Amino acid sequence: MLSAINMALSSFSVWALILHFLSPPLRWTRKSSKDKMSIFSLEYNLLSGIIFGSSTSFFNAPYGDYWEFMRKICTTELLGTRQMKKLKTRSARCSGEDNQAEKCKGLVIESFDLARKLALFNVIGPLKRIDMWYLRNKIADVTKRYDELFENVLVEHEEKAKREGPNMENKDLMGDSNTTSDVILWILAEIVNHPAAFKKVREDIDSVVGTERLVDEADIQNLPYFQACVKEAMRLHPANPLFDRVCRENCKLAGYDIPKGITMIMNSYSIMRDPKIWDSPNDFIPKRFLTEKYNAKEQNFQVYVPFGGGRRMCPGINMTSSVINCSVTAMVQCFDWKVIGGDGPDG
Ligand code: HEM
Repeated sequence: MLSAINMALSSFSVWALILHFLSPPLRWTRKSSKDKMSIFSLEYNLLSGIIFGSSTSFFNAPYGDYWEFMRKICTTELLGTRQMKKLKTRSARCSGEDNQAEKCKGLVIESFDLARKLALFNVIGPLKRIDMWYLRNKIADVTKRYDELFENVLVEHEEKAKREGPNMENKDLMGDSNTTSDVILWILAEIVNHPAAFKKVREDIDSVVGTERLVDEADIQNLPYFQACVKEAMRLHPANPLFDRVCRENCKLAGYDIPKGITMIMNSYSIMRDPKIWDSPNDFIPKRFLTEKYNAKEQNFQVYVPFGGGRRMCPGINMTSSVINCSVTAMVQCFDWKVIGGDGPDG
């Protein structure tokens, strides 16, 4: 089970164990590799409450009643199949009033910028102290503005429900982040830079869907090459290349003693470009995902991890896949693309 992790740890190229400034010391003792524990079963701690700053946010909530409750709400209600079906037939919006979409976009950009800074400060030991006085106010300010924005959206939603009854069209509460737009850009960039891939995706769409309508979510299952392009682009360009876990108890992982309290950071970028796992790891070769060997890899959450793995795996996967599929296919269907200054690697 841990062969990939073993490989990675032995070369130090994939997994990085990062010692928190205040964490107990880490012993790098290589022991037997009869480990039963997967990295994904460790405690979760998204770089110590970076985004939204507050310890009550779902992202950085430790395992326990609160996390379980929020996860259940997310997977069954907010991001569940029922909600997805509702959204599929409609275009969604943040909220029409008061420029909320722009505000939301600005806040997401600000919080990711703060996350980057805080992550850096966390990793470079002594700098962690700086975040105490430099970033704390900024985080509090962003958190407050998020709260105000979401409060307004919720109030609007409640008022609308009172006016229109409980069966109103529920299209106001859709959130997203720049991970989805980053992924869309990367898929498009890879396809456009590989004209042969672009041609194949366009031809497949034309034969499955025709030219009279846009691709619908139901068509995606009939577009295996397009799906392979999405998987391959997400392998090469994970939108969240680092995610972390805090060790809840002393344990052994891939032969290493990991003390309780240590934050372990997983580098999905390196895992998904590890030459020991992937052939020609840096090349865009969508058709690899049409083979049995690579299909098995895609199902293996130790090696194909664009959405993380284990209990804390991204619950937004269905929602985001739907947005990605419909956006990219529409851009392939409706526009001709050309790379300025070249025909791309396989042109
Ligand atoms: C392409 C887009 C996205 C990518 C690449 C992505 C990736 C990830 C990754 C790598 C994690 C960490 C998983 C782990 O620690 O094992 C995560 C967590 C999470 N994602 Fe996403 N995500 C995306 C879109 C979304 C969307 C659209 C939503 C919600 C609308 C969402 C909600 C969440 C939540 C709530 C968590 C925390 C889950 C928990 O702590 O239990 N994500 N995501």
